[in-house]
Amino acid sequence: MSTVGNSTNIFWQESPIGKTERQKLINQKGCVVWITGLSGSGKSTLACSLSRELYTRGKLSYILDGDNLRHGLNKDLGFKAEDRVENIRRVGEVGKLFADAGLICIASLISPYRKDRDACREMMHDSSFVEVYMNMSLQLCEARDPKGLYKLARAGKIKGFTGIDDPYESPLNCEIELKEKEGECPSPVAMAEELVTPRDFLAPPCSVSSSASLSSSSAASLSLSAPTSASIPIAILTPISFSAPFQRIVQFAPSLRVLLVTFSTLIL
Ligand SMILES: Nc1ncnc2c1ncn2[C@@H]1O[C@H](COP(=O)(O)OS(=O)(=O)O)[C@@H](OP(=O)(O)O)[C@H]1O
Ligand SMILES: Nc1ncnc2c1ncn2[C@@H]1O[C@H](COP(=O)(O)OP(=O)(O)O)[C@@H](O)[C@H]1O
Repeated sequence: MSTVGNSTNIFWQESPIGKTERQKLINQKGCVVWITGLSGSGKSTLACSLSRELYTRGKLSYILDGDNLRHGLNKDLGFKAEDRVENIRRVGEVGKLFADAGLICIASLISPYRKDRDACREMMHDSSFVEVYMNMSLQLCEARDPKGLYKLARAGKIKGFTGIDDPYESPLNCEIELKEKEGECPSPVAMAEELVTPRDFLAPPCSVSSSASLSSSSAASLSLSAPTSASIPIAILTPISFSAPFQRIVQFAPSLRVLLVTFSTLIL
């Protein structure tokens, strides 16, 4: 019997079927892919591309999109700091349940505060948390402004808008960083094309060759780092757990492959 938060006299009910059995049943590993970044940085677009590509490979994923969740589960929350904290906490908990069910849960939220994202990582006891940072400049996001929110924020009609008059704390130790280069990043179509390369995605880690070089021609640059170190370009640092599949994709250079192969190490 225990007390958790405001819940007193509660018990943990064990389930007869565990995560391992569920994963075996659907032939994939449950995990949380957490996409963070400014409004307009491309979080939802990436989440959709990834989900579609996983689907074509018979992998079950589910997107938890910040905007969408605020239509239901989180409709009682606004954008004050404490509401954002609760927003992220709830989505972290839901993501944990999805991952426990064996799904690849793609969470796409601004999630501006580092501490909250780190708390979500902590919730996942088996390290199945992949933080993806959409490192796009405020300039780029503001130029896109697909919902006209930056314009309203600049005009003072929206208060506390992330990046304008509310902070965004970039990750220090994320697994994956997608970065614009000279104001550009790969188009959604290019993203999708990169994601459909079966040899990379399906290659078993053991069959991977070792030579690699990172193309500098790609419009975006991607960094991959171990959670315990600062983000360093992948050509320089290859964490052991990612190294084999990573080296294979780096041969083929375009950056989004790195993203998918990282996921493949988690789910295949
Ligand atoms: N003040 C303020 N700041 C930032 N964003 C705002 C704000 N008000 C409304 N919106 C819209 O809400 C979407 C972000 O919701 P999230 O749940 O992802 O935000 S957070 O993680 O709790 O910060 C965000 O969606 P995206 O553009 O997809 O990021 C906006 O459309
Ligand atoms: N890789 C990309 N290249 C060009 N435009 C993009 C790219 N990713 C997203 N966009 C566009 O930028 C805008 C914001 O993307 P979105 O995915 O909605 O961002 P977020 O979910 O972070 O707010 C949309 O109009 C989308 O079509």
